[in-house]
Amino acid sequence: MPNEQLRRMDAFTFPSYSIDFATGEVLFDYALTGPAGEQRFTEVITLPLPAEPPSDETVATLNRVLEVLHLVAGVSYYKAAAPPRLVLPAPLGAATVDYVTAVYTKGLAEYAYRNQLPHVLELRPEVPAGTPESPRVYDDSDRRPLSAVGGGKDSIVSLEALRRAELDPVPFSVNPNHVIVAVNEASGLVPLAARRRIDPVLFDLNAAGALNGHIPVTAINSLIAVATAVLHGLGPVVMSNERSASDPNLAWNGHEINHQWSKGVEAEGLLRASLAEHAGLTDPYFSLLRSLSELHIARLFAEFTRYDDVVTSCNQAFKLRDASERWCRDCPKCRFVFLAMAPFMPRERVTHIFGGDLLADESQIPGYRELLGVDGHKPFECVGEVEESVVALGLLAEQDQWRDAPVIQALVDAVPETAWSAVANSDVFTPGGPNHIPPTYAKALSSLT
Ligand SMILES: CC(=O)N[C@H]1[C@@H](OP(=O)(O)OP(=O)(O)OC[C@H]2O[C@@H](n3ccc(=O)[nH]c3=O)[C@H](O)[C@@H]2O)O[C@H](CO)[C@@H](O)[C@@H]1O[C@H](C)C(=O)N[C@@H](C)C(=O)N[C@@H](CCC(=O)O)C(=O)O
Ligand SMILES: Nc1ncnc2c1ncn2[C@@H]1O[C@H](COP(=O)(O)OP(=O)(O)OP(=O)(O)O)[C@@H](O)[C@H]1O
Repeated sequence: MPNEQLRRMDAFTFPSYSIDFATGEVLFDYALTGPAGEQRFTEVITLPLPAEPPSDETVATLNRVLEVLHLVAGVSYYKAAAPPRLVLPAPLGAATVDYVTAVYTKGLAEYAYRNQLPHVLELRPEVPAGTPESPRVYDDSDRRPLSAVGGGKDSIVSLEALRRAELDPVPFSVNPNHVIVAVNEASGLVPLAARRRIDPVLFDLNAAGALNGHIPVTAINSLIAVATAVLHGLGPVVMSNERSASDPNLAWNGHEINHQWSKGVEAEGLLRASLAEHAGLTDPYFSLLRSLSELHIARLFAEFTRYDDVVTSCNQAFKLRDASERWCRDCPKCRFVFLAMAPFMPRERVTHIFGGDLLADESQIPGYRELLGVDGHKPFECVGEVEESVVALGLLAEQDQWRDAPVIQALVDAVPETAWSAVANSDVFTPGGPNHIPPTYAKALSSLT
């Protein structure tokens, strides 16, 4: 479909969804509609099947979770045209309307900012009148947790905290790539995996110049994880989203723009409320690391050496096409994670993990200046706060192994006096901020910290 036609679409709709319990395949249908015609999409999500067929109650709860997932996974296709109308297929409760609204506005905020589409930030879904039937209440809080694994340091810390607390976690990933497979192997735990296939038509439209940009992928992965936990009779989904994920990158037109919005505590609270309201789930989802800074998590990660050959936090390794093997060593995330891990391990160890020494490479200096708040705004990536970077730099400048590294020397000179005094009493190693961690799990975390 030519781009001019896409630009004239005036509504995004959700025609149907279905699940096949023989294969675990869930089909989500979407449509962009307008005067010039219709563009349909089908996303396919394949859930891992349990050994025994699910009970009728489980199927009913699962369907409720899939109804929310159907709405949320639509963002990938909505963004190809950003029509003014978002037309939901069935009545919904207030908490679920709030969550869906936030996913399409705050979750797409970076996309709206980069494409200069302010109306996306004001989008309000059209919801058919009526009240959905109340769901059965389903309390799964005492079952084995499903622990989302993304292959990076954060989910490894959670997995190990749960294991030490004898909570017997089941690792879970969507479309595990070779990094995630290797991390799971290193853990020695038996994982579950779901598959997600974006409609290839979207890639054709992207190649032809359709609107494109960042989507709140953690919201989609989270709901696929909750659906898997329900289907397998497992307990809460444990995420590894850190404190700084809630902090915006910048403000635009009176709105906060946060690349990591769906990892933040607001998204977590809205999703929990929606799942309680629409699916009857009690305590189905939380982030174990919510109260910790990235720097604190990096310090905890340093205690575990069994993942050194496999851990990879670089997003380049997770692309659908042309992915890097492991760390690309030339992106904000690689720079930040290197800086965050370096104070807590021997130089040889961090160099081994990354396959190179980023603080010996002067071409990294401009990128580090951004992370330290000397130039530009916080990059649109999963990186910690400026404060965390300055604290890490200060720690490195005091260590014999790093003091003379060319990048450290240049950066210590570049950081203004005001920034050093601002971090003098930093709380980056003091857990804090709002969280939804249930008491049993809070204990698991405090035993680690
Ligand atoms: C790996 C990555 O960072 N991808 C982002 C990148 O996409 P790119 O085109 O370079 O490659 P692909 O990821 O292979 O995607 C190809 C196209 O597919 C579409 N798409 C992909 C996934 C999806 O769920 N829906 C989609 O529509 C999209 O059109 C792609 O062009 O740039 C894109 C545009 O800025 C980003 O949207 C891609 O981000 C992925 C969705 C992704 O998985 N990113 C995570 C690594 C990520 O950024 N995580 C954030 C958390 C953000 C959150 O709120 O969840 C983080 O770690 O901070
Ligand atoms: N493919 C995936 N399947 C399931 N969960 C995922 C996947 N990728 C990331 N996640 C989860 O989403 C959350 C955010 O991902 P993120 O990439 O920030 O974490 P990470 O990989 O554990 O650590 P790091 O920040 O070091 O990359 C984490 O809880 C992570 O476990």
